[in-house]
Amino acid sequence: MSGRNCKGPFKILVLPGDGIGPEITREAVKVLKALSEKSGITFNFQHGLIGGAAIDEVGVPLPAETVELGKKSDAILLGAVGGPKWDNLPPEIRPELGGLLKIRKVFDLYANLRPVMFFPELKNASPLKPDIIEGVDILMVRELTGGLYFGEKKRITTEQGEQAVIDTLIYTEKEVERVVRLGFELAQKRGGKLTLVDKANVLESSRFWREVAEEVKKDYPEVTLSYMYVDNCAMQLIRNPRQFDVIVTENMFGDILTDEGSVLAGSIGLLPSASLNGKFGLYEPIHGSAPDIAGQNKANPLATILSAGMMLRYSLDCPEEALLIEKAVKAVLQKGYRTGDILEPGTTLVTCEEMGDLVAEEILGGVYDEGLPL
Ligand SMILES: NC(=O)C1=CN([C@@H]2O[C@H](COP(=O)(O)OP(=O)(O)OC[C@H]3O[C@@H](n4cnc5c(N)ncnc54)[C@H](O)[C@@H]3O)[C@@H](O)[C@H]2O)C=CC1
Ligand SMILES: CC(C)CC(=O)C(=O)O
Ligand SMILES: [Mg+2]
Repeated sequence: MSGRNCKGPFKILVLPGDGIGPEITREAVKVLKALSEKSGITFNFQHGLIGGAAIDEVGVPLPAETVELGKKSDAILLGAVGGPKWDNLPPEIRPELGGLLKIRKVFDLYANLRPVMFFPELKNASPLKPDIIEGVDILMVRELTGGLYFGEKKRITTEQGEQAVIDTLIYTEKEVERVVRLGFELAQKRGGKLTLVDKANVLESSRFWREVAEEVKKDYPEVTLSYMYVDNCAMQLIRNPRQFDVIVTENMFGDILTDEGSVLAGSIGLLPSASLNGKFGLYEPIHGSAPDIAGQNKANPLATILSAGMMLRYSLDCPEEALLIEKAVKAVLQKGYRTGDILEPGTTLVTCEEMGDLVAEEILGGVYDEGLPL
């Protein structure tokens, strides 16, 4: 059943983090264990600390030990970080900046792939009309280690004695080139359309992205490159999303547009991501730690389970096993099981844990053996 290199043992570093993080990563690990039982791939899971959980345990949001474990791993699976408990700490030692952004920087995970897909089983779960979301298949490529989130931040006093703040948006040519090139590579393998989303009517950084894109484009004559301002894109995404194939954009725009994109799928609890530097990757749902539902066993674990699928595809050379996870998720949805965020009349409410059990059972049950190219 396995691909050529897909045997293992694969070393997976699991970083549950905060809020719903431990609940959703538990279910993704459960699904990977079922896959191991089914297919014979072996995983060696190690757990590490990040975010508020790391602050509470050892005083820092990204312990050196976590980084060392990551360096010895084939891939990292992460839940989410942050929460009100840590919001008043100085920014650099908060879970988000000192934990999540730091691990992205340490491993130079510059390309964040966020697929935004239509789930036919959930076509009525989205507040958008089915005829708008049907067939949506967008790959958002978000630059992940530059831009506003990483530039210098400071507070100053103006000459008039007024308090002022500075966040710096800086991108080097290399940072732009590598992620734009990946956007072209992916567009070439998909529908051949790349949209660079920016704010080039006002931002110098966006004008620079366009200059770089025009150069890279010369290597991909078969890809159609177009440009769109981010404000228009935010509108087009929910008005006419099928026009998009691959979108490449800078860090903050990609962060915001992908949360919006989750409405096309039906819930933010559904969208996975891969943060890549070559083959090495960190895999996490696009959502946060959802403190409002943490500890209640009601989070949707499917985004994290599908992130484990992306890990199989992008870091572990196991595309068929990735497909098996995706088919199992689809089967569970077809049978009408739903967590609260995607519940509709006539469907069955399940807990986070039950959703993980159902996907694992589906994999073990082998219902999809015939339909899969295994
Ligand atoms: N990658 C990460 O670790 C991220 C961390 N954060 C952090 O998470 C904390 C909460 O941030 P919010 O802005 O509230 O964003 P959030 O994504 O955690 O939650 C937004 C809304 O979506 C719901 N939601 C999120 N994931 C869900 C799931 N799997 N199933 C069902 N419902 C789900 C939440 O209940 C909430 O109503 C903050 O501390 C923030 O900084 C936010 C985004 C990403
Ligand atoms: C800490 C934030 C930048 C995380 C986030 O919102 C994201 O990566 O989607
Ligand atoms: Mg976000």
